[in-house]
Amino acid sequence: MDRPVEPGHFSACEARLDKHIAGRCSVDFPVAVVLPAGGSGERTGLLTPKQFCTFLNRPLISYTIQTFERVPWIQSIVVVVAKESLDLMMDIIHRFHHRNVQVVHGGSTRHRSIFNGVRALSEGEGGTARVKPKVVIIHDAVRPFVEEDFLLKITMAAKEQGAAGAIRPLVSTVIATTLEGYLDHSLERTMYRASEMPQGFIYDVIYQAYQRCSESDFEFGTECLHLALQYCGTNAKLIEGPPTLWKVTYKRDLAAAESIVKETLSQSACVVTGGSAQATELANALQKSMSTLDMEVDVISDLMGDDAKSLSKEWNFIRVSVNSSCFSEVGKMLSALEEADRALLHPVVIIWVYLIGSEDGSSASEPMGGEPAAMMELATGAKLGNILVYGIQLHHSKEATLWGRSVEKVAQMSCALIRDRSPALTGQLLQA
Ligand SMILES: Nc1ccn([C@@H]2O[C@H](COP(=O)(O)OP(=O)(O)OP(=O)(O)O)[C@@H](O)[C@H]2O)c(=O)n1
Ligand SMILES: O=P(O)(O)OC[C@@H](O)[C@@H](O)[C@@H](O)CO
Repeated sequence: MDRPVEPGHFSACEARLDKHIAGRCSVDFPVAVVLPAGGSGERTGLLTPKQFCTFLNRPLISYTIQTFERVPWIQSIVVVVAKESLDLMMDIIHRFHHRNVQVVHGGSTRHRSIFNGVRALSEGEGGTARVKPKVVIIHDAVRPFVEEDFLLKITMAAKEQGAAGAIRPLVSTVIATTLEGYLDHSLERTMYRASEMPQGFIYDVIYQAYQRCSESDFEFGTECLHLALQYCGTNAKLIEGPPTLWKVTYKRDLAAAESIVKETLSQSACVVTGGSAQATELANALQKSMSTLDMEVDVISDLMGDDAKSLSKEWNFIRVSVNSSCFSEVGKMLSALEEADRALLHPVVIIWVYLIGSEDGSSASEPMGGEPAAMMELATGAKLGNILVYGIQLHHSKEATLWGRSVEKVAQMSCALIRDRSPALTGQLLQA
């Protein structure tokens, strides 16, 4: 019996690899990616193949493509889709401004799809030869959460060893069953790992492996690393990856993916005060209260000058107005976000906090005459551009405890609106 892998064995190898990679300033060879997306997603029980199922107004595959587009040392991306999905895929590339993406049609099995993608990297239009990559990364299109540093580890290991693959500890014990459906034996879990993605290969290794493999491999196989070993004698380097490498397989996984993206978008907010002392005082109180709710808040007077950088890095904005129910400030923020195309890939949240009354007891004329209708109209238009506009109205109180409670209520409502990003409440003027 082979010796079990000692706990920490892989992390020790990885530490050496980390050190090895740390010494490399950049990837100085061509790298391409093949994203197999030609499946039907039967296990989700949905009619739409899971890679095209949307959350937060975007299909799952677009999140995965974006992940690879952000990696500067990846030159090209090949997406492999079923023939009947070619038009849909081209539309997604257009709508979400994906670039450097080639679409090829898939096959009846995952291996056949992957081979079509690998082949496309060395065969240009009409079968003419094209410059092939040194390393090709293969990554299921339904695994949207992969980080650049792990891709680098896999790529460097593939270049050194010929092949490399992500692995994860098993979460369930693997058992062998008898033909009659009884337990035959269980495997020693510490000796096995789950094979995940991404995987990396020297291009010629995986290309030759696919050229040499059998029809049975194409029909029933699920492991590219096995093909490299079996047909090219290339033994893959195995690298333990983070838990985020999981694959969307069942319907629940789509909900989990949406929740993860929402959490990523809801870490911080930018409060814009317009510069008035009272709006700034409220903003600072909100900042303090929202920090207790794990929301990092930045307070600025306007999205101008250096502060304009928030437009390109923040997903959540709060605009404070004092005794002024006009929307011009919100309208200006909306225009700036639309001009920056900020909401192309993710929904942006704007919360208009409307403070009525002031320290000296004065108050605006009876507020909100026709404004709710104007608010709804502005929010309806914004939603078409993937910007979610909400309103919260609060009355100033000179009684400190009451005022504190109002501010806390606005902080809680703002965090909830940001974290939920529900289109259903846009245009509403909520009362704190
Ligand atoms: N003929 C196929 C089958 C699968 N895949 C892709 O391989 C990846 C992983 O496969 P899997 O999770 O099994 O996807 P499906 O085959 O679509 O799922 P199911 O088995 O539930 O139908 C997915 O991105 C899937 O689109 C592919 O490109 N071509
Ligand atoms: O088996 P499925 O078709 O669900 O998904 C493909 C997986 O097997 C594959 O992504 C990893 O096991 C790595 O090869």
